[in-house]
Amino acid sequence: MLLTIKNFRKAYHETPILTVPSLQLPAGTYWFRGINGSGKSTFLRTIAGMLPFAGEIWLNEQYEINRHPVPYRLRVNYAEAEPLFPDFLSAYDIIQFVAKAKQATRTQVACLAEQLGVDAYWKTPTGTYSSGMQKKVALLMAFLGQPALILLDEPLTTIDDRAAQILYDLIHERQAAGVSFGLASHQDVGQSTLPIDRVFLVENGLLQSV
Ligand SMILES: Nc1ncnc2c1ncn2[C@@H]1O[C@H](COP(=O)(O)OP(=O)(O)OP(=O)(O)O)[C@@H](O)[C@H]1O
Repeated sequence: MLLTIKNFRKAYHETPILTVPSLQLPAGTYWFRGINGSGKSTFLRTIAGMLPFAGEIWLNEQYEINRHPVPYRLRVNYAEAEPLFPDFLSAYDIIQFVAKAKQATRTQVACLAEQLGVDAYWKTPTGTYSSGMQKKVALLMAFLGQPALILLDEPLTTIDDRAAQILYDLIHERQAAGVSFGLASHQDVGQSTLPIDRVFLVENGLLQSV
């Protein structure tokens, strides 16, 4: 089982946002749909290990997010819907830092930067980037290392058609290598060429299988 969630409850300041009593997801690609404010980003961020919550989240029945924080985070990557970077740092510097944490090789960094066209501008400060340029940096970092699960929040917003095609190709390539994906999107990724194993609707504080 890729992901096992038990007694999951996420609240902000005692306001409950999402409850998942029990969920088992085998390796695969999952799409989380839902209206603005339904809790999609909160769910992905929590699985990515960025937010506190009540309950348990296991990866491969081996690593629990709070009990084994380092090996868990080494295997779960995440790209924000609207990434914000310290504006004085270059993408190159940020990518090097994340690459080290994710144990990515120089070759992998160089390949991804070239594929996504990030190497054309990555030495300049991120404060000078358009939103699409920032988004491509976040997407690049989600592919670093050897993740078992890649979480992409609104992966298609602000990127152009060419970058979207490159992203699809990258996802296909990793799917073929056994990597699982969690995608949150308003856009109809279900109608795209991406194979989606299961769709969930995030609604009324619950995850419903569609
Ligand atoms: N840091 C926070 N503090 C308090 N409440 C928050 C915080 N972040 C999100 N929320 C609330 O949690 C709920 C879920 O927000 P979330 O961003 O997860 O939704 P979403 O489904 O990703 O929305 P969108 O499609 O607009 O990105 C919303 O009601 C939001 O107001």
